Amino acid sequence: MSTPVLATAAGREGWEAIVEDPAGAVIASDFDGTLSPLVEDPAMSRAADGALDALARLARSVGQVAIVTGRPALVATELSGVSGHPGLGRLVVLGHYGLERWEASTGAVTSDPVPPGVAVARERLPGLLQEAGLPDAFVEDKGSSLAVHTRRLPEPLPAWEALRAPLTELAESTDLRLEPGNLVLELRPPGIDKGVAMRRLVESTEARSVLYAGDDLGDLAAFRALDDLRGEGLHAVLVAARSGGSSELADAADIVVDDPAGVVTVLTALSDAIATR
Ligand SMILES: O=P(O)(O)OC[C@H]1O[C@H](O[C@H]2O[C@H](CO)[C@@H](O)[C@H](O)[C@H]2O)[C@H](O)[C@@H](O)[C@@H]1O
Repeated sequence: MSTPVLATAAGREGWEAIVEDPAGAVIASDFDGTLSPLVEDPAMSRAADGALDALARLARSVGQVAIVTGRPALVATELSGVSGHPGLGRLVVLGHYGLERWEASTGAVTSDPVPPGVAVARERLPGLLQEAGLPDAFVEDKGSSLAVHTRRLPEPLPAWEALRAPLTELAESTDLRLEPGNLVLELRPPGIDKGVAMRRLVESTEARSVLYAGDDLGDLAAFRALDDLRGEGLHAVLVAARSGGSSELADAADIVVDDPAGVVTVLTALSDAIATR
């Protein structure tokens, strides 16, 4: 498989660094919209065809493979099917934007503490949705965070826009953070995001290079952190899937693909390049 189009010199250097020194590389990907096609019901998300095999093939030679997601770690593990997948015995899943960590090698999850504001927000949310005239917005209660989805409402984008201000106020009054995403608004613990999660992962693995793939606003923090780390000598390749709808993410990427199938193509091309170096 041929090398994908790398739009930037930094991205080309990052790709070469991973190919030349795979043991020093971390390969990390978001789940929804990046490894799995977006669907109406969050419970129906599944890994795209070939995604797990592509990760498993990379896992044979790189230092670390990781999924970094807004989902609870165990939910992402279950929906993606990674647990027990051949070749993914050293995978880590960083859930809740890095609050949680699941290790395939042990099956154990560790988590930072969940702030009390989540329980307060949970109580106030139904009244807020009622007042906003959107009682049918779907609330995905993730335990450590709450995601309000508008995808299945009759007018998803206007509903998302109408809920943004009141949910921002709710987040502020409960000491939570509002995380806007693709037709979803999440109330989640502060102090952690995918940028912090990636910095921790780079430090703990002593990575010399990283490929990170994402599709949505929540992935911008990871892109920014990795771009900053380039200034400290890290090599990085930033991949954006356009189907997630974030033009900001695509503008910041070294490689832009259409959808999760395109991400699989990039991961496969990288393992081909490593195998033939
Ligand atoms: O960090 P991610 O792995 O991308 O997770 C972010 C949120 O993704 C999920 O919502 C998105 O995917 C759904 C299923 O395809 C879709 O219905 C929804 O509109 C998208 O926003 C998930 O439900 C959230 O909990 C995640 O935080």
